[in-house]
Amino acid sequence: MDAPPGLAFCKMHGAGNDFVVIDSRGTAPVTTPALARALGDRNRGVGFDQLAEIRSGVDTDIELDFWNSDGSRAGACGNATRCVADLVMTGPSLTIRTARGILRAQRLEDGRVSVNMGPPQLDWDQIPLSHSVDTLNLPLQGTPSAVGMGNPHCVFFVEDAEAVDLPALGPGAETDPLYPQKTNVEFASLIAPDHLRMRVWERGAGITLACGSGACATAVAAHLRGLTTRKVTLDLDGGQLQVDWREDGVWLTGPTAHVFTGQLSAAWVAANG
Ligand SMILES: N[C@H](CCC[C@H](N)C(=O)O)C(=O)O
Repeated sequence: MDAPPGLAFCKMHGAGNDFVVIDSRGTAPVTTPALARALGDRNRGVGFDQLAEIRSGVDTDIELDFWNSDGSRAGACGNATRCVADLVMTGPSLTIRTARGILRAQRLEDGRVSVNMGPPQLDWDQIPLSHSVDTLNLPLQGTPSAVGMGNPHCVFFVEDAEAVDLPALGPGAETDPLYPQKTNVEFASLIAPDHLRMRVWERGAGITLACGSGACATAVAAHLRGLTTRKVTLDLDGGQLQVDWREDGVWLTGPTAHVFTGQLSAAWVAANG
C-alpha cells in the first residue's frame, strides 16, 4: 500500500543561514506557529534558522512568508529571499511580495543572487521603538544604532566582534523594552571603509551564521556613522555578504545553496501541525 502523502520541502542556506522552504503555490498555506517550532527543532524535526513558505503571487511572481525556529514570524529575511529567488527564478529577475512590501531579486553573471531589500527604516516608530529617541545613538549601554529593514535591528559597533560573547549579550538586547517587538542584534567591527566584520544574535532564532537583513542594517548604520562607504563587504561567521545602499534601496548579494529535498511524513505533520 502506498504511504499517505506527506509534505515536501527543501533545505537551503545562504552563507550558513539555513532554511526549510515549503512551496505552497497553488495549495493552501500549511505553516502554523506550532508546525514552525516543531520543524525548527534540530533533534525532533528538520532544523532551520528560518522557514520560508512560498505562495502564489497576485501582482508579483511569488509571495513569501518567514518564520523563526521558535515559531514567531519574521517580517523580512534577506538570505531566505535570495535562496528562494535562486530556487524559483526562471528569468533574470523576480518580484516577491513580503510583509515588508514588494522586493526585486536579480541573478548576477557569477550566479549569485541579489535582492533589493528596500529603503532602510530610520524613524523610531517605523523600526519600531517604544518611544522617540536618536535612532543612530540609542540610549543603551554601548550606544548601538537602530535600523529597520522590514524587521528591527540593534547594531553595536565594537572594537572586536570576534570577542563578543553572543549568548551573554544577545538575549538582553533582543528583549530590551525599547524594542516592543523585540529585535535582532548585530555586533560589528570595522576592518576597512568598505569592509566590516559582523556577528549576529537573531530574534527568535539565537546565534546564526549569517543574517542578510542584519548585514543591510549594519551597513546602513555604519555609513550613517561615517565609518564606511555605501558599498561594503561583511564577513559573517558563515561567509561573506555584500551590501550596496543605492538610491532605490539596500541591495544584498551573496551565495545560495540548495542542500536537499525531503518529504515530511503525513503522521509527523498531523502530530505537530
Ligand atoms: N536571517 C534573516 C533575518 C531573520 C530575522 C528574524 N530573526 C526576525 O525575527 O526578524 C535574514 O537573512 O535577513
